[in-house]
This record gives sequence, C-alpha cells and structure tokens, in this order.
Amino acid sequence: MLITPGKLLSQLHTPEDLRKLDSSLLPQVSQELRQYIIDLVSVYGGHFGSSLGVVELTVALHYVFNTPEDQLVWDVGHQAYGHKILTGRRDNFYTNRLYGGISGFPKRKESPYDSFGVGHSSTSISAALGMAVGARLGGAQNQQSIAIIGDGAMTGGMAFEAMNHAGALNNTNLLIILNDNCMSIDPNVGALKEYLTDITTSHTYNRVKEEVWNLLGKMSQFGKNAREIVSRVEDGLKATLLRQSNLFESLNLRYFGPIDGHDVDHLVHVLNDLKNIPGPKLLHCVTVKGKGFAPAEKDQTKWHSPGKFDKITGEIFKKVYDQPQPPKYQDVFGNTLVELAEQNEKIVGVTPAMPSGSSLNIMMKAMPDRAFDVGIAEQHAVTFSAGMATQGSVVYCNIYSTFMQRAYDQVVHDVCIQELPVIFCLDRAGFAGADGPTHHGAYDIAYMRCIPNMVISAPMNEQELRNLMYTAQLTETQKSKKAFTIRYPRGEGVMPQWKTPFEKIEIGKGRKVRAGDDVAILTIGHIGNYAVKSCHILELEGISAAHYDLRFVKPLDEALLHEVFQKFDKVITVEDGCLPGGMGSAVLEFMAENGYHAQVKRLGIPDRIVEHGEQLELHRECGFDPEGIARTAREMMTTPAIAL
Ligand SMILES: Cc1ncc(C[n+]2csc(CCOP(=O)(O)OP(=O)(O)O)c2C)c(N)n1
Ligand SMILES: CC(=O)[C@@H](O)[C@H](O)COP(=O)(O)O
Ligand SMILES: [Mg+2]
Repeated sequence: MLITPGKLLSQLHTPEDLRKLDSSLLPQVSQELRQYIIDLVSVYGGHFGSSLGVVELTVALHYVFNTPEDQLVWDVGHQAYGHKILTGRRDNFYTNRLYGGISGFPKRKESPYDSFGVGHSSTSISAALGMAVGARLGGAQNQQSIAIIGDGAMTGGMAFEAMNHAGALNNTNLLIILNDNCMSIDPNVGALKEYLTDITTSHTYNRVKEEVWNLLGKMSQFGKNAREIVSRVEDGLKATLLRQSNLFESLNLRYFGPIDGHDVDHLVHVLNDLKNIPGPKLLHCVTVKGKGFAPAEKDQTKWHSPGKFDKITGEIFKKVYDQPQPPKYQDVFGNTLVELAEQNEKIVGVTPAMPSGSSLNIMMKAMPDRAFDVGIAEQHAVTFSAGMATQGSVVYCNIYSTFMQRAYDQVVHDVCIQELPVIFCLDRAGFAGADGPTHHGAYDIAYMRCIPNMVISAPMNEQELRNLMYTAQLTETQKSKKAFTIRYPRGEGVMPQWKTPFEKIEIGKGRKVRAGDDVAILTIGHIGNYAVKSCHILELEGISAAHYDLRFVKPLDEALLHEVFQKFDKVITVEDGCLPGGMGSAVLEFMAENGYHAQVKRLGIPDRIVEHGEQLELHRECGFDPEGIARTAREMMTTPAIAL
C-alpha cells in the first residue's frame, strides 16, 4: 500500500533539508511526521506510542544539531521511527521489521545517522559519553553527543553508572535528554519515578524554573557572557530550591527543565542555548506516550507495540479463528504461577519491567504483595530473587532470554555459587522475530549450561511448561539447592486445552515422542513440534525417523542418549538456540565421552548474527524449519552407515 507523506515532509530527504526550513514551519513538519508514523504503523505494525511521544523532540534535535557529525544516541531505539524517517529511510520504511527490510531499531550498519546500535535499555548515556570523550581525544572539539533516554530506561543501573562517570568529566560535552512520559512499557515503577513526578509537578520548583528559563531565553543576547549567566542562574537555583538537592545536580550534571517536550519552538530555543553550555548536562522533557493518537494516549501499554490497526477507529486487528487456539506460552506461565501460588504460599514472582510481556501482570493483579516489577533492572531482579530465596521464598524470576544476558554474573555469583534454588523462567527464548538480533534469545542454553548447580529445561508444549513449573517448586526440588531454568519461546504453544492437571517430571528425564529406525531426531523445547512435522514428511518418503524430546539440557538424560547412540548411526539435534555450546554440543560431548561413533548433524542458530523477520522465516533461513530438518535427514540417508 502506498502511503504518501505530507507536503513538507515529502521534500525532506535528509536533516540538511530540514535545517534549511524556517523554524516557523517546524510545527507543520512535526504534524506531518506524526501522521506519517500513524499511517505506516497502522498498516505495517511495529512500536508506536514511544515514537509518537518524541516527534517534536526528533524534529528539534535534527534541526538544531549538525547530524550525523553530532551524535544522537536513542536509548532502546523503539522510539526512533521519526529519526529514521527524517534520515533517509522514509521511502523504505514500509519494510520496517520485515524479513530483509530495515531494522526497527537504530543500527550502525544501516545509516550514518544511527550512531550506535540499540535494542536493550539504558546504554545511551555510556555510549554518548564514550563518543564525547573519544571526540575530544580525537580533536573534534565541537562535536556534540546527545543521549535520549526514557524515564523507564533511566531506571536501569547502567544509566546511573554512566551519569556517575559523566559527572566527573567536566570537560566533556554531553547532553542527556530525559524523555519523561511516566511510562515504561507498563506504568513506570519505583522511587525514581516518584522523584521525577515530584519535580515535574512541584509549584515552587516550577516558579523558580520559569525564572531560570526567562534568563536563559535572554542568553543569546549575551553571547560570550552566556556561561557566566548560566552559572549565576545555577547559583541562584542552588541557593534556593536545589538546596533540597536535585538528584542530577548532585551527580554534577547541570539540570535543566522540566520543559514541555511537545513544544517544538521552545525545544529548538532551549537546545540552541544548551549547545553553548559546555560540560555534562541533562534536559528534562515531559512528554506523553502516544501523543496525538487518542487511543494510544489512553491505553499506553496496549499501544506500546499494538500490531496493525484501523487508524480511524483505533481498532487493533486480531486474527479471527473458528476453532479454539493454543494460548501464548507467556499466558500459560502467568496463569499457572497464580495456580501454584494459591497452593504454595512461599511462591513469589519477579519481573524486570515486563509485567505485560511476561504475563506476570496476572499474578500482580491477583496477589499484589507477592509479585514484583523491579524496573528495567535485570541484575537487581536476579540478586533480589536470590535474597528472597535465602529466606525460603520460592522465587519465579521471569526474564526474557535476551535480557538475562545482562544478569549473567548475578546468576553465577548470587545464585549458583550460593546454591540458591531460584527458578528462572526465560521467555522469548529462541528467535524473537521482528525485533531482530538484539532481542533473539539465542544464547541462554550455552551461557547457562556451563554453570554448576543449574538445571536447564524447555517444554515442548503447554502441559510440559505447567509440569516443569510445578516440579520446580516442589520441596524436594528446592532442597536440591540448584537453580532451575525453564526456557520457552515468544508466541503460542500447541494445546488449545492447556489447563492439564499437574504432574511431576523427573529432573533430567526426556521422552520418546516417536519410534523409528533410520535416523534419530533429538529436540529441546517447542521446536520439537517442527520435528513432529518433519517425521511425517519423511514417513511419506519412506524414511523412518525416531524423535526424542530431551526436555532437559542439564542434566542430560544419559539413559536416553545411550539408547539413541546404541541404535542409530545418524542423529540430528535441533534447538532454537546457538549452536556453539548448545544442546547439540552437549550431545556431542556425551558421544565423545562415551566412545560412540555416529554421524551427527546439529541444527540451530549458527555462529553469525541473524537479522529480523518472522520466526518461521528465520528458522527456514537457518535450516531448522520442518522442511529443513527433513532435508537434513534425507541428505544423511545418502551417506554410508558408520560402524557403531
Ligand atoms: C535491558 C532491557 N530490558 C527490558 C527491555 C524491554 N523494554 C523495551 S522498551 C521498555 C520501556 C522503556 O521505557 P522508556 O525508556 O520510558 O521509553 P518509552 O517506551 O516510555 O518511550 C522496556 C522495558 C529492553 N529493551 N532492554
Ligand atoms: C523495545 C523492546 O525491547 C520491547 O518493546 C520488545 O520489543 C518487546 O517484545 P515483545 O513484543 O516480544 O514483548
Ligand atoms: Mg517512558
């Protein structure tokens, strides 16, 4: 579908074009940019509310700063659609997040305007500070480095590590723009949020602030004396209001704001002034997530990433089925946790800022005292869980596989070395899909497998997820003092009737899904459902494939593996995870250690960056979709048998 940009926007091919416009036209550019984002996302899907909230900021930043020489670092990057459209990607934005198309996040390979690749939260201040220092050391004295970070991302520890460092580098030109819309994906949480609300709404503060801005507004008249004026203003501020202490000021960052982040004229004015103020500084902008699209302003969580929708009625399109459909794994997790917690009062749940995405929000609603959203703070989430476990709590700490990468040391140091039986539910394990490589849950099997005191499991369906969750909280399991990882993918399972009675699963025990004679296919987790299809394809071709669902990567079911290697000389392993160090590697280790000989083909995520696309497209690209698995088996049939 052809989506045409507005009259002004259609003439803007690069920020250079924007900078040639008279500033009086910027409100119209903003309005057309907002409309274009609405038009595009309604048809093609993607992140939505966050980009609408920074339209004016985006226009003002590219207008005032000399991008791409000046460096803009968008934190997370899900709000950067306007930036992409203004920086040469307007005409192929319709490929956003599609296989082979442009990325939904800023990406260095994609454009010189994307100064830093993002996707995970809270990296922008560190990166921009590094750029500022690097530029200074490289002699680019006038280059500006700007981090644009949301109030949610600001809750991440890295943001504070970076501000702590920045505050000690007075000679570094860093501008941090705090885009405060009082929302993460779900409502933002924690004391920082309360603090930001306080300084945004405090009457005293705002009165003094007005005076400050009146003075700053006159700065251009003062030319070289601007610095002196700013420091006089600062002294005044500190002497009065900020004696109560401003968090950012106390970190030695000059704090400006709060200002209205939707007033593009004022933003341009303020940013021009800030350009002339050296050293590390922070501008606090107040914005509305979903600005300009009423349904998105009203239900900001739903419209964070709504999928396709009718831009007139605001109806979000959902597929309609005439049969009951399997639930999403995340919902099986959320509902099952409440069921278990009703029976076991020691159970608690933890999520780092993903209540809706993980469905822990079901427990947060049902048992608000026992379910915790800790903010975008994966490291804290793990160690907080460990702390609760020392007191006998049975903790389900739910973290997307990709975000758990943040908390690796905490898993080793605070959980496994201390023999604390925390239960890790790793959602979005395997290919995440349209979010792409920053979000693929590719590495968890490999990074968890090498840690002692760790059980690693993956359900092939809803029933297995429920039973693994049930098994993990049993007293005898908890007494084993091992962490218990359960990984499962984004999306739906396979069982519409998912609410099965709980059954204990023996830890380290796999199962034979199908008997066969010619080749054995070993799978872990949901991807095993592809192997079921592959076996049917092969059967039609006269190839008899056996299928084993390992269920556990650690401990491995050694009895099952002895059975496999004693019977088969052709073995295929399939996992929705990286090949180096993954389940297939574990099987090879077993084979070598036990002196077996067999032809083993490992299928999984190869040792390269796999881009974005639908999950099935990516599985196909990597050769482990149903046909890819069948093809591998077929090819193996043509090689001579190995003496076992
Ligand atoms: C390390 C990490 N944890 C979690 C996420 C998931 N996530 C993406 S955006 C987001 C909320 C960000 O809130 P904020 O920075 O305020 O931006 P807004 O969406 O409000 O514009 C979260 C939790 C992530 N990208 N990275
Ligand atoms: C930008 C970001 O990190 C999240 O918005 C992420 O895209 C959510 O992914 P899910 O849609 O899988 O919950
Ligand atoms: Mg926010």
